[in-house]
Amino acid sequence: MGAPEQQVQAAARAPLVALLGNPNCGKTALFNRLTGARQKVANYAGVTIERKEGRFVAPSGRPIRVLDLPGAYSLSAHTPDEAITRDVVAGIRAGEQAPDAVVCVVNATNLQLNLRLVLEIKRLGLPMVLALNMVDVAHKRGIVIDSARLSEELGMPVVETVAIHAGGEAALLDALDALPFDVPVKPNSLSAIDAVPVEETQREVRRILDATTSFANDRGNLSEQIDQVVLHPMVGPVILAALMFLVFQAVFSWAEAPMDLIKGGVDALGQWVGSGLAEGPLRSLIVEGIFGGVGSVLVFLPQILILFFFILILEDCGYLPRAAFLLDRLMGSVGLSGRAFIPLLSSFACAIPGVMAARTIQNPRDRLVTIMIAPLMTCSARLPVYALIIAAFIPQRQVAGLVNLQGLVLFVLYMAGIVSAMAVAWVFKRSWGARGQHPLMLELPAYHWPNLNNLALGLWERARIFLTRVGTLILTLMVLIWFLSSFPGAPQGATEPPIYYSIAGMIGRALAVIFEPIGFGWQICIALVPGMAAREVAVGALGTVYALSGSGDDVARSLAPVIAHSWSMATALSLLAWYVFAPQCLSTLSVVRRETGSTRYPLLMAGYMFALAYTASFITYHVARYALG
Ligand SMILES: Nc1nc2c(ncn2[C@@H]2O[C@H](COP(=O)(O)OP(=O)(O)OP(=O)(O)O)[C@@H](O)[C@H]2O)c(=O)[nH]1
Ligand SMILES: [Mg+2]
Repeated sequence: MGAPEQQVQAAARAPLVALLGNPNCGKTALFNRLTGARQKVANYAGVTIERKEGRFVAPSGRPIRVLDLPGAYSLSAHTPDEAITRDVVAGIRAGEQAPDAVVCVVNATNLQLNLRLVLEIKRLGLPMVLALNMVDVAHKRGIVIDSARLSEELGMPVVETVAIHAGGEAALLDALDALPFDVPVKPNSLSAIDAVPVEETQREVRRILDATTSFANDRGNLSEQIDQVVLHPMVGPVILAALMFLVFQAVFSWAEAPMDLIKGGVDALGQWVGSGLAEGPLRSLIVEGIFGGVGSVLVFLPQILILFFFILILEDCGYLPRAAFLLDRLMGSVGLSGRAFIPLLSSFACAIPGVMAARTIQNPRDRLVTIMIAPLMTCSARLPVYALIIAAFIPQRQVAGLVNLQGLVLFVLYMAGIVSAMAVAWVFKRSWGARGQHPLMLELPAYHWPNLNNLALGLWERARIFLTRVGTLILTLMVLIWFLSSFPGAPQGATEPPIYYSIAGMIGRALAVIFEPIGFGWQICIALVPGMAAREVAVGALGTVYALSGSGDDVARSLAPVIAHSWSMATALSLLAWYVFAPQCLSTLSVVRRETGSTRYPLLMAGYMFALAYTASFITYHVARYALG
């Protein structure tokens, strides 16, 4: 047998260990530490919503497979993500073997809440290890846990871990090595868990706590003191609004220098490559198609990273659930639960993780409404489109001495998405039959300083996603667009630029019949079609279209002045309105189909969003024309 085959066989035999615990206790941080993976870690409940498998080699040399699972408060699964966890541990998920052992991860500063799940899982009868995670925080707060006694009480090994420090998993590795994996065990059925009444479990938790933990010097909880201000009914919302506002200001004010740098680099490279090529189709493909198109998307990297810099910090320090708490009443007024906040916030990155994060919502109807409005949140693919039009039409100046006007317009666009999402939620709730409000049950994690490593990894991850998209999907589409825009060439005696007679030109002119009433000429229509595959492509497509429409090389350099020159303000505003609402993203629709298990909802979504987009653009265009003369 060859070595690789041996490895495959050994891997198949490797025991499977599941990481289980309450939300936000550090399971994923521990998983990353054990396996070297880079799964998302953040300071709020419900970050992990799918099972993830990894592997590592224990100190004894034995390979072990490990599963990271969504957090759960109890195995009686109230939400779709908790159900995944329950089914995986009980071995009843299709195509999945039951784990050979369980590592119960608990937050050492909150055993009172965490131990209930530990006692429940114990009834499954699987070999277990308890990982007392976050002991660093517990020590700081003066919480003393007698782990030997705890181990005795629970009847399982107890180890201390600090998942965010290198080496913080050492004790767990040793404990896993000592587990008797050779003895096969069959887990008890889930009914074993419900055999004991909840009250009895709670009493047992109390008893164990009294016997094992004490507070040496409780210095008062700093998080609670911060919350007195942050969650204050008057001050809280002001802080939230100020934070959001700051973010959009920064997106424009900080990005200028790095954007100029990238733009300069792309231009110089394009010129250098172009000067080495003879005039002809190849040169046109490279200069207009690739540098003009892909380059115009690439310059938005700094703005995307600045936006994520803030989102990642807010996620990691523990502010997000507070914002959900502050907005619960507002969201309740349109029939959404505060739980919808985090899925909706995730949609600012991309609607797809947002739609998936709706799994953490218990009520099926609330979950569906949240999914339906998630694509109205401004995803990062819209940012280049917004930024391009804003840069072209909105002057770069200060309002009232300190507010950047371009940042202000961007803020308004984001708000337009949010406000209309709330309105749509209200309509859906009404028409699907409004039900009583569910109280918001949300754990407020302790604040901590954002972890710089996490932040750097998160930013790198975002940059990687963006660059991969630019290098693959967007590049391919740009080449395709260039091709469709260049052939067939102009006929004899043509009066328009050649692109007008090309295949793309014909498609654009046909579509213009529909879009003329909202102010879009054929050039914009050409850009809308590939924009369905990836919104940012619209920017690149405009780059190519105008580069090919122009007479000289100068247009390929900079898109913003060209559109500022060719479009009216009314057209620009109308296109912005279109991008706030239009369902310009096929992958979102397909994920909605998967998550709802029905084609009805993606169709409904596409339908209502198109209708909204057309109406909004129509009104914007005509009002702007009237108002601006
Ligand atoms: N101080 C400290 N922080 C930790 C430790 N382990 C995790 N954290 C932090 O706790 C937060 C939650 O960590 P995650 O790994 O995302 O928690 P999780 O259990 O996977 O959460 P869900 O996926 O939402 O169930 C993050 O902000 C981590 O940086 C630890 O041992 N000490
Ligand atoms: Mg997790």
